[in-house]
Amino acid sequence: MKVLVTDPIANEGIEILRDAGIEVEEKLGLSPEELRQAIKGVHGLIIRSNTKVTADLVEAADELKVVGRAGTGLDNVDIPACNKHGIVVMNTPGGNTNSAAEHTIAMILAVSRHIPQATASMKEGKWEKKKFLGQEVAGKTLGIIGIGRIGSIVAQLAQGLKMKVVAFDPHIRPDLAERMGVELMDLDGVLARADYISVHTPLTPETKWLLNKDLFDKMKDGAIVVNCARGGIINEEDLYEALKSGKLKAAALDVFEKEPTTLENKLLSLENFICTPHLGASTKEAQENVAVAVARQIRDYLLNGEVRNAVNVPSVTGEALAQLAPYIGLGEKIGAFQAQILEGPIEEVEVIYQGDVAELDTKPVTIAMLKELLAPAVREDVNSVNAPIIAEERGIKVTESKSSTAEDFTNLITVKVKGGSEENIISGTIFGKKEPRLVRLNDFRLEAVPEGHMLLIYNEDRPGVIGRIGMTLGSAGINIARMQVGQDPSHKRNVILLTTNEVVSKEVLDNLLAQEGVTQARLLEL
Ligand SMILES: NC(=O)C1=CN([C@@H]2O[C@H](COP(=O)(O)OP(=O)(O)OC[C@H]3O[C@@H](n4cnc5c(N)ncnc54)[C@H](O)[C@@H]3O)[C@@H](O)[C@H]2O)C=CC1
Ligand SMILES: O=C(O)C(=O)COP(=O)(O)O
Repeated sequence: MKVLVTDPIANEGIEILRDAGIEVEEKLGLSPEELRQAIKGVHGLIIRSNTKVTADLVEAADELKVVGRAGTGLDNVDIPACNKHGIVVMNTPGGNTNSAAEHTIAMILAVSRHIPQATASMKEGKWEKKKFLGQEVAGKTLGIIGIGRIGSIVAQLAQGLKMKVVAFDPHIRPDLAERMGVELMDLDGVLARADYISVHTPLTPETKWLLNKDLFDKMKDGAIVVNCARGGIINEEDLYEALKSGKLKAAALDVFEKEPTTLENKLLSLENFICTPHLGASTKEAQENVAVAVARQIRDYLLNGEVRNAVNVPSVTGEALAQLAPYIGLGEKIGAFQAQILEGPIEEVEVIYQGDVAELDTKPVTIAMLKELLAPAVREDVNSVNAPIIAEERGIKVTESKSSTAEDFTNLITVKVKGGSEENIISGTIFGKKEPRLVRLNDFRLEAVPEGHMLLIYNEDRPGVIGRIGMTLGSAGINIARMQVGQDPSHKRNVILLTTNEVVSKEVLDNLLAQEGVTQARLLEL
């Protein structure tokens, strides 16, 4: 396994990967073309905010399984492109929360007391005590937009500074905000009340230029704006005008629409504007946290298939994976079986979990089943990342249901697949700790081991037919390893599920179909 690191991360992370026997290549500051070359043959990519994981880069990656962001924001990663190629995208939420929140408070205080300007003035040999009259934050109102991990720590710290905190976040439960002592209100309410406005949302199509001229106009005269979240949430052109006109007293930015930012950015010419070059997460502690977290996550995914903090697949920890593994295996077998017996396009899939298995988080089982079910029908590689997306794109309705009872079994997984006029129902169970068995195929009750080369035969239920099937296979030199026969007395027919040691050729299959009493024969590979 090989991991490429294209933005600087703490050594502790690199060591974790190397100790696990993973080859690590550190190549910083690559051009897009160099990156396209460097990504070849690489299984994991570790980035921060500088590397852009574009559709073009993903296209060039031939072996890439996982992108790990040593940090939080994933706006520099084309997640739909990763989905399409089955690449898991992970970040390390929480590792830099404190640092980003502390930096925000540092900016609020620095902008209130003109610390950067006063430092610059003293370094020019001046003593401008009168010029740098500041304002206290105590008693002022801080309006937070996006009160998630960072926003809520900022709120706590600000309350420690005796600020009143109000917030706008359409996705947060009001009782959570209330417990933080934060008054949740609509955006206009926050804009009208706040002396300081600090944004802490991710950059998404919804938050792009969220703060623009219209919103600055709604703020109190002399409000102060802070952005330690992401460049692009604030429209910089509009911010420049609002600062220049005096509508806003000041602004402090850690992040910019274009990074690195140069002196071409007009904001840098303003006296009432202070900034840092995207330093929110740049502390020893945060960098160690995120490097260690991303390295462990990538190691555990590449070596054991454990998924943590992924944004495009459900998380499965080592412990859960151990519990789920037999069911994932069974789900895959049922999916593959269904795929091979269904004729026509899949329209609807229903997965029913009963008994013990219903108590687990079964999403990974449904996804594993779906992956095998879709594999023969779609051209592109189907995997756990893109299977649900492909199903959705194709208009396949997938539903899951659970019940605590499981007929005569301790656990039962039933998959119903509808397509055209057909519906097939297959159930399976895990015997003991990990022995998978198929126990139902439509109306037939079986107990079949789902593995290897199999033959599914429907035949008339009368003497001699099974014998002729055995003879046909035997004379072709094919050994029957296992055989299950189910009866359907109302239709006077049997279903036979055979496992053979050798692959059954098309010729032998035609021979079987020519036998008197054999109505259907189909090859299955499980
Ligand atoms: N300057 C720096 O170095 C750092 C910057 N960040 C940035 O901070 C962002 C937030 O990080 P966390 O707090 O960890 O994320 P989080 O996901 O815990 O919180 C984000 C909050 O924003 C809210 N939100 C989303 N859309 C919104 C909208 N349109 N209006 C109002 N609220 C909205 C969400 O409901 C959520 O509560 C990251 O996405 C990243 O871009 C993160 C770490 C360091
Ligand atoms: O974690 C985040 O979202 C950050 O913005 C930190 O960015 P960085 O890793 O310092 O480039």
